[in-house]
Amino acid sequence: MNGQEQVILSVQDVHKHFGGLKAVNGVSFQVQRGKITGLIGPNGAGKTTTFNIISGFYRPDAGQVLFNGARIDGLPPHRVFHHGLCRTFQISRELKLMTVMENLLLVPAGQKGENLFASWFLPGQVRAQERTLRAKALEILEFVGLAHLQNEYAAGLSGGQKRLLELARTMMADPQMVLLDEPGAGVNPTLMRRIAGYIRSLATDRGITVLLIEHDMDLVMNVCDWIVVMSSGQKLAEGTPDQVRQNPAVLEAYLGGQNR
Ligand SMILES: Nc1ncnc2c1ncn2[C@@H]1O[C@H](COP(=O)(O)OP(=O)(O)OP(=O)(O)O)[C@@H](O)[C@H]1O
Repeated sequence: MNGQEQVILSVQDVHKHFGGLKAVNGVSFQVQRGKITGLIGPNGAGKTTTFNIISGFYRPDAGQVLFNGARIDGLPPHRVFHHGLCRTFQISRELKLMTVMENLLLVPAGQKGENLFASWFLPGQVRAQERTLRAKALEILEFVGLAHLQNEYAAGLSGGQKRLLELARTMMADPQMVLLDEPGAGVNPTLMRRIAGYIRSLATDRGITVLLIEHDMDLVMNVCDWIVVMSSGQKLAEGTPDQVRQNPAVLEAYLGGQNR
């Protein structure tokens, strides 16, 4: 592979303003295929806005986003999803009323069971597809350690288990790349270590590229191959965890943010 083939996502001089506020102000970075990249920075740095642009929830005012070399900026979220780029979502009120297994079975689009024609004329095929989906869901639940909770309602899960369910739902879509929004939020230290392991395994065992926003520096420094630091809507620095840790400008941005 040459250098360009290793780049799966390229964010190029992206801008997003809200009124007079430059939330993202000319940000560029690349994500390498199969690697774990962290997007960090103090509160209000523009990380979530950048995620929303990549995943199609916002159209950038200027700049481009390329996924596997194709423009995806301005595409609606479902089109970005079909390119193989998925983001985690908090489990909604409706999904909390369903079991863990049902949460996963809902993910794939266009199931034959939802098609009246197919369920009348091809019932065997529908049942076979359901079996395949259930087997896939169970394999994923085993991967994230939630298989024993498959028949529990999602509402009854702990904060950390909900994070794992969000990850599992994303995996049902067979993504090439996942955007994880604070996978460590509200998670106790033991579960945090497990989540770090799953994220690493996504990349190393399943070849899924990961871009994550995270405030927990231990998690970021432990799992990321590369870190992009944002501050006040701009890219402040990028590098390996060691390079970022030793960068005085990064420390200053965090301390400055705390003093505001
Ligand atoms: N929809 C919006 N309308 C107006 N301002 C917004 C909107 N979304 C974000 N902002 C502002 O843009 C700036 C960047 O916000 P953003 O949520 O992208 O930062 P962040 O780095 O994700 O912060 P945090 O770590 O606190 O989640 C902030 O000043 C925020 O108040």
